[in-house]
Amino acid sequence: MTILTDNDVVIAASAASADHIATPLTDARAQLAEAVALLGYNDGIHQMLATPRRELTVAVPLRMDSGESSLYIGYRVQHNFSRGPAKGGLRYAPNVNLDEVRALAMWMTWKCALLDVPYGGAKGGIAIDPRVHSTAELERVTRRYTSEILPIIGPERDIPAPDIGTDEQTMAWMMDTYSVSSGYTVPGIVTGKPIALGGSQGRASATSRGVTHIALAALRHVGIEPDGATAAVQGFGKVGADAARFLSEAGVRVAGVSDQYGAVFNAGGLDIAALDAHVRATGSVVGFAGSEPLDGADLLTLDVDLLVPAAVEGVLHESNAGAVRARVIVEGANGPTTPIADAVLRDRGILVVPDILANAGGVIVSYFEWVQANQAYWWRADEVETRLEERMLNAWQHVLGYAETRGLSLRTAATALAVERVADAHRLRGLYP
Ligand SMILES: NC(=O)C1=CN([C@@H]2O[C@H](COP(=O)(O)OP(=O)(O)OC[C@H]3O[C@@H](n4cnc5c(N)ncnc54)[C@H](OP(=O)(O)O)[C@@H]3O)[C@@H](O)[C@H]2O)C=CC1
Ligand SMILES: O=C(O)CCC(=O)C(=O)O
Repeated sequence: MTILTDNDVVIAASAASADHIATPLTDARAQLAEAVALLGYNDGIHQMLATPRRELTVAVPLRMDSGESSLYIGYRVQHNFSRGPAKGGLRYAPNVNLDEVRALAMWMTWKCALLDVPYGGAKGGIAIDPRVHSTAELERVTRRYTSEILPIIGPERDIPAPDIGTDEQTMAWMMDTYSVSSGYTVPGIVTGKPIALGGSQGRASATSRGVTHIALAALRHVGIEPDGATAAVQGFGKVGADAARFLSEAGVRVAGVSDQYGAVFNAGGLDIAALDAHVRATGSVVGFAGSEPLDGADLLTLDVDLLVPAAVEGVLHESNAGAVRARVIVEGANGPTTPIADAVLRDRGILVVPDILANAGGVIVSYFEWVQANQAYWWRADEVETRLEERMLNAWQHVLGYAETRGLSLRTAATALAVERVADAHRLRGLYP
């Protein structure tokens, strides 16, 4: 394989990318380049792994409640399906763009391979701010987007799930739109849907439970007893809020939490249930009575044992990595740490548990949901949670062992393990010699 000249440039550039031009895609490609070098793969394999198999950009017209119309751009990127159907979330945020979706799709491929769930990776998004639209507008935009990507999704092709700005209601609209076009109900088309429509027990909190299992194991690994340890959590959405809750139930003092509007701090530990009620009432963590205000950026450099970035990409970068004081970082978000920050944190002895391991609880229970929906046979919550914990902790041990034996960071170890599984699948299927 000697074509794809754009990718030659991309591969070369990724190795040398500086943080000031870093994007999620350059970050993802730099991580892949490091794994490929470690595994000794040639350029042909590298190019194949760096390149999405299929990408779709769609224009999504929306009739607003006011009667006016507007147009949004949506994407679905299927990075790889050598191990099974493509799988990954759907994001609604104003800054969604094709390169970001490409990166998120690539990370999904590695995540599914690392956790050995039988999927490839995909991601979708619409460049829209869900906070400024009514429920009716969000329903219309979701249904239209689903119709536009219909030719490339399906329970055996590509299975969406929630991500930033979307939720189980979004998945219910997607499932209905797909089912109407099929002429019968297809619960396996999405995961993260409401339990009443064939969703799984435990999916809504699965990513946060997984993050917590890994965080407790990582703290113990560096010699910190979780009961009484301190933490900061960036993002108080589907992942961050439950992660803060589970950590605090495990005895961790969650001293700081942030969202897009700001951060709150209480050295003795925030009352997460009360904070949750405050957010439901006001829409933000800001102004929570049991706390003092904090600048959102300062949350990342709080003097805590554990930092859980659970919001967006690239928040730990060249300019703030040197100021991070946490001993352990567990990535609830996808891509929160740039490669340069990763190197700085590693040199400073800060343990970073990478996204493709730390936040894999969501896709694990999505897989359980898909299996249950396809069999029309439902598991109890305790069965889901036990199987989730077992998979997360097995993967933690596996990555840790691989990293320690070879003197690698957890990210390089996790990416190499995942990339090897995907490359092996290609090889076995005969896609390259
Ligand atoms: N949902 C899932 O199952 C999974 C999600 N992830 C990843 O986890 C991350 C969060 O996703 P999810 O919780 O689902 O998304 P949500 O939309 O539910 O929540 C996102 C949260 O991040 C906050 N936020 C956004 N930008 C910033 C910022 N710059 N600083 C501080 N907070 C910010 C939002 O604030 P506000 O409330 O003010 O908008 C919100 O609290 C993403 O990276 C996602 O890809 C990974 C695996 C699975
Ligand atoms: O549950 C899923 O299928 C995917 C969740 C997701 O988007 C992610 O893990 O980043």
